[in-house]
This record gives sequence, structure tokens and C-alpha cells, in this order.
Amino acid sequence: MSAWKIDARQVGKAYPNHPVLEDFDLRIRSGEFVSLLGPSGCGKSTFLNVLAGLEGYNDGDVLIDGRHVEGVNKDVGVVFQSYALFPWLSAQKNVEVGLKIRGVPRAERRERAAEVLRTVGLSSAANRLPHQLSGGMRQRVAIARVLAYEPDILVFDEPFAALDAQTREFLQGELLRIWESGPTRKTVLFVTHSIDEAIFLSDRIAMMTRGPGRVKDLIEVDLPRPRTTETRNSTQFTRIRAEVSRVLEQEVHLGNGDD
Ligand SMILES: Nc1ncnc2c1ncn2[C@@H]1O[C@H](COP(=O)(O)OP(=O)(O)OP(=O)(O)O)[C@@H](O)[C@H]1O
Repeated sequence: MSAWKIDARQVGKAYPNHPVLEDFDLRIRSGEFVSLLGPSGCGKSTFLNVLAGLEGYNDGDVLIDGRHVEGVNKDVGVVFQSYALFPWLSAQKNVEVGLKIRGVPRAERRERAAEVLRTVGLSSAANRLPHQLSGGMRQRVAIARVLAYEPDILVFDEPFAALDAQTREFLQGELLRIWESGPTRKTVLFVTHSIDEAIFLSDRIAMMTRGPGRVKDLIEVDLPRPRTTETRNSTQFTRIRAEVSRVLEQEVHLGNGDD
């Protein structure tokens, strides 16, 4: 078996006359938290969709546990920016729906949904409809829904982008708490536009080139865990932010014709 949980080699993906990914290489260990950061349109979401089996690719290999990704994989759970909740179902039922699709019996569905809602701190809101929840609460329901079916890999596509700064920081902390609390840590790939978010959450940050996208740099985030408010104010954090900003700015300038 491959030593890597996720092993993407020389991945190429193109739409007609439009290369999106080229020679994209990324290897992620089991239980690692990796963020993908790069200029707008560089192909972050595309790679995430390829990994989740939602889109195909043209070149290279995308392996999970040494096996090629072929179609939607139940071991990969996806959380998008838009909450994608069913508006007519309660928080509890929205979580249960993913389990129902996977054939989990009713009693077990109820029990597991209640348990993950407790994990994300929403027990008291279990019977509310999505429109009765705040944006942050809705995103927690979306996370609970994915956690409920216990995928090995969690992929997030800018899940907190639509939230206000305070809620966003709060949920970053909550996400780490949940990730660190399970019996085995899930492998996470997290797409974001926010440098601070990537640093706060990750073990490593994969920095992409402007399109066609490939991984240009991998930056180690050697900040201790658990991460706290002090983490954000540490000199180490500031040092990593400077390094990430420098790499990102280079790409953006190149994209503006400064090369
Ligand atoms: N279905 C599609 N057909 C044609 N082109 C597409 C399609 N989906 C995405 N693209 C193009 O592929 C490129 C990469 O898109 P993608 O959404 O992966 O980038 P991104 O890095 O996630 O962008 P952002 O940071 O702005 O969310 C863009 O140029 C986009 O216009």
C-alpha cells in the first residue's frame, strides 16, 4: 500500500483549449491537514473536485490509499462554501439524509445525527429549519452532515468564505477542535483564499501557481497544537505569514504581466 493517503502525480486537467491543471503534484499523509492556496482561478476547486471524484482528469494519477480515484468515493466527504442544505428539512434531518443515501437504518441514523450535532455544538438547534439558523450554524450543520458518515478524507472548498470575520475565526477553532477530538485524525484538504486561515489550520500549505495550476511551494506550518488566539499573535505566525505572502504575491504579479 502507498505510504501516502493522497498521492497526486503530474495531474493534468483541461477544458477545451483551456488547461486548468498541469503537472500538479501533491502528496498528503494520513491524518495531515493541508491547505491549498493560490491566485483566483488557478484550479484549486478543480483539484478538489477531481479528488472527490466529482470531475475527471486528463493526465497523471490521483490515488487515494494507492488506488486510482474513479468516480465519487464514499471515503471523501466534501463541504462547500454554500451550505447545500435542504431548506424544508430540520438540521437533524439534513444530517440524517446523507446517512439515508448510504443505507444506514433509521434508528442508527437518528442516533448518529444527534451525536454529530452534539459534536458541532448544535444539539439545541436540531429541530430548526435552515432559515432559522445563522450562517455559521448552517455551515456547522453542513460539516456535521459530512462527519456523520465518517469519511477518511474531508475536503473543504472555502467553507467559511461567506461568514463574518468573528464567526469565521470561531469556526476555524471549532473545526480544529473537532478534527483533533476524534479517535483517528482525518486527512484534510482545505481550499481557501485566506492566508491567515491556511496558517492557523494547517500542517502544510500547498501554494499554487496561477493557471494552469501546479503546486509551486509547500510551506511547513510548524506552529504547536492545539492552536489558540495566542497562536495568531505569535511571532512564528507572523514569520510564516510573510513567507506565504511573498510566494503568493509573486504569482499575482506574474499574472498581472510583471514577468
Ligand atoms: N466547467 C468548466 N468549464 C470550463 N472552464 C471551467 C469550468 N470550471 C472551471 N473552469 C475554469 O477553470 C479554471 C480554474 O477554476 P477553479 O474554480 O478550479 O479555480 P479556483 O482556483 O478554485 O478559483 P477561485 O479561487 O476563484 O475560487 C478557471 O479559469 C475557470 O474559469
